This record gives sequence, C-alpha cells and structure tokens, in this order.
Amino acid sequence: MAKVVLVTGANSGVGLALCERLLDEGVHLCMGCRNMQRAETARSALLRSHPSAQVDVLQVDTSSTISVLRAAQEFKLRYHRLDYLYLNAGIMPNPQFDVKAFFRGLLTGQVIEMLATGVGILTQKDNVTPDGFQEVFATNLFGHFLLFRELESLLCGSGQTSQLIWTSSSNAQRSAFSLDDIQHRAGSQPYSSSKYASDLLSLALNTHYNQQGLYSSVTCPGFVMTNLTYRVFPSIPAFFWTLLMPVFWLIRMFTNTFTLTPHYGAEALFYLFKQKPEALDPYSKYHSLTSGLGYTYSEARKMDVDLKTSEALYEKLLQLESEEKRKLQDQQKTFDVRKQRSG
Ligand SMILES: NC(=O)C1=CN([C@@H]2O[C@H](COP(=O)(O)OP(=O)(O)OC[C@H]3O[C@@H](n4cnc5c(N)ncnc54)[C@H](OP(=O)(O)O)[C@@H]3O)[C@@H](O)[C@H]2O)C=CC1
Ligand SMILES: CC(C)CCC[C@@H](C)[C@H]1CC[C@H]2C3=C(CC[C@]12C)[C@@]1(C)CCC(=O)[C@@H](C)[C@@H]1CC3
Repeated sequence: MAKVVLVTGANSGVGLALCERLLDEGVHLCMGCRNMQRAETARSALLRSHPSAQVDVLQVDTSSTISVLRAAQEFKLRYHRLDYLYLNAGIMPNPQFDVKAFFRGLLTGQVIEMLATGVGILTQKDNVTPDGFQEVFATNLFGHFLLFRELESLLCGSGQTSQLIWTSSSNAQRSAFSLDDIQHRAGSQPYSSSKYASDLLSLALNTHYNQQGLYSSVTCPGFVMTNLTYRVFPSIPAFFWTLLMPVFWLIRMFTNTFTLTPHYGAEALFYLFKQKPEALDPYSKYHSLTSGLGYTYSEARKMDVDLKTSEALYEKLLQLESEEKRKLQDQQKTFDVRKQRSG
C-alpha cells in the first residue's frame, strides 16, 4: 500500500517542491492548503509531471481552530492511515528589513551570520486572528499542533512508525521566545519565536510519542526564494530578486545556507522521508544546505533546546487546546439553543 503523506502549505514554495519530490517515491499525497483555487492550480501542475499519481487536496487554514478540526475530521473520513505529516505552512507577515543593522553587521563582520539566519535584520508586525490568537503563533505552531492532535489516532497505529516533520528555520532563537508569552504578543520577532517553539515542541513530542511509534523532527530549508521572502520588499517587482541572483551565488561561497530554489530548500524535508525515524536525533535540526558550487545536501545540527522548557511549552499548548475545544462546544450549545427557540 502506498504511504499516505499530508503536507500543509503544499501549493507553493518549499511545500510544493517537496510534493514533487515525494511523488517520485510513489506516495499517496494529500495537499493541505487554505486556498482551494491555488491548491487546484498546484495539483494540476503536479499531475502534469506525474500523470498517474494519487494527489488529493484538503482545505485547511492552520490559523483557524475550526478549519483545522474540520480538516482533520475530513481526513479521517477519507484515509485510514497517515505515515508522514509535514507541518510546513508558515507566514512571516509585514517583515521589516533593518538597513542600519545590516550595515552595522557589515562593519562588525557579522554579516554572513545575519544573512544566513536573518537574525538581527528582520522584524515583523503580527496580526490577531478572529479566534483571538497572534497570527504567526496560530499559523506556524498552534494550528499544526491541533492538526497533529486530531490525527493522532491515525499516526499512532499499532506496529507502524510515522513521522511528523516541521519546517522550522535557522531564524529560530531562544532569546525571541518566552514561556510567559508563548504567542509573542509583546515582541517584534513573532516568526523567530514561533519557529523556536516548534523546535521545543518537536522535542516534547518525541518524549511523549516515541513509544507509540511516532517520531518528530525539525528542518530548516535555508534561504529560499519563495513568496515568503518576496514579501520582505513588497513594493519591489519580482525581477529584482532575479537581478540579485549573482549576488546570492557569490554569498553562497561564504555560507552554505543559501539554497535559493524550493527544490534545494526541500532537501532536508525529503531526506527525512527516507530515514529510519528511530535513528534520527531529537535534539538536532536537519538543514538543507548548498555548497558554493551548487551541490545540495542535508546536515544535522544541534538545537539550543532543553527538556524542561519543551515540557512546559507542551503543557501550555495542551491547556490552550482544551480551552479552545471548550469554547467551540459552548458556541455550538448557544447556537443550538437559539435554533430551538427560533422554532
Ligand atoms: N523561504 C525561506 O527562506 C524559508 C522558509 N521557511 C519556512 O518554510 C515554510 C514554507 O514557506 P515558503 O515555501 O518559503 O513560503 P511560501 O509562502 O511559498 O509557502 C507558504 C505556504 O504556507 C501556506 N500558508 C500560509 N498561511 C497558511 C494558513 N493560515 N493555513 C494554511 N496554509 C497557509 C501558504 O499558502 P498560500 O499560498 O495560500 O499563502 C503557502 O502554501 C514556512 O514554514 C517558512 O517559515 C524556513 C526557512 C527559510
Ligand atoms: C542587501 C542584500 C544584498 C539583499 C538583502 C536580502 C535579504 C532580504 C535576505 C537575505 C537573507 C534572507 C533571509 C531571510 C529573508 C530575506 C533575507 C533577509 C529569512 C529570514 C527568511 C525566513 C527564514 O526562515 C530565514 C531562515 C531566512 C534567512 C535569510
């Protein structure tokens, strides 16, 4: 039987490139996307290169609790197994490029580190979702946590192993994250905070689920030219990025994190697909890297995470999950009562 793989954020960038590579392996692919039109366009493109492939679309907006719960319900009706869950959808809204910090980095010799991670040169302005969550936290982390929890029964089946694979980032930073403010309501680095939270959560999930055959890993695609990065300079036309390509190829001589294309960015995500999950290191992040000459490979690098903090975050997410579910039940009850009264 073909392995069933669900990929969120599958209609563009790293997610779409990963789908392309997974189809070469003969998987039964389910593309989790928020916009059905964009999803169908991407699905058609995948079917053009893999005409006999099994490719389905599942509507899911990871920033919305109700959408995630409905998507999981629909998934459980359609499939009886889930072997790989790629938690890839992500946003970095309203990014602000700090030109001064960039030039300071040039003078202090830290510019390569800055370009490799984006740390110090990028901040974001977050939004609040209709559910009342910080949008970056909800989209990148909490929605994925809920999705995983709802699909737990399919992932933790008897005698099989399954994998959760998070698209994190080298932009993840302990200093951007606080257990007292897991949604990052107060700061200006919600993206960094959400990615650090996914690193922590992955560790906690390994603690709690390895015995049930479920393994969680985190990846970083490197710096990839996608819609997410184009939005760093929204007023500048896309060809500007093409003009910068020679500069980026040059920078690649100094840092192997400039993978640049979605295909290369998906390297570590695809690498994990082919590994025995028991052999993976829960304390490492798997990076997609590209050498100066354009050779792409995957490398495990230790993360700055600890068990105690990961457990504390896990507990907070469980609590938030039960609060959300209670809120939805109450809303449903109120709705039912109103319906009864109106006859
Ligand atoms: N590009 C880079 O340099 C790096 C990217 N990453 C991570 O890689 C992942 C993929 O991003 P990338 O391919 O670069 O960027 P893209 O913008 O191309 O892809 C992001 C995907 O996530 C989807 N998405 C966004 N919000 C939601 C939502 N609320 N519900 C469901 N899907 C949603 C997007 O859908 P839609 O098309 O509808 O917007 C899109 O399919 C992200 O997690 C990102 O943080 C990590 C390190 C570096
Ligand atoms: C002046 C320079 C020649 C051009 C500036 C380019 C910058 C806008 C990019 C250089 C490094 C990029 C980068 C990211 C976004 C765009 C840059 C800052 C990320 C922060 C995107 C999201 C991630 O998760 C990080 C891993 C990326 C790190 C590099």
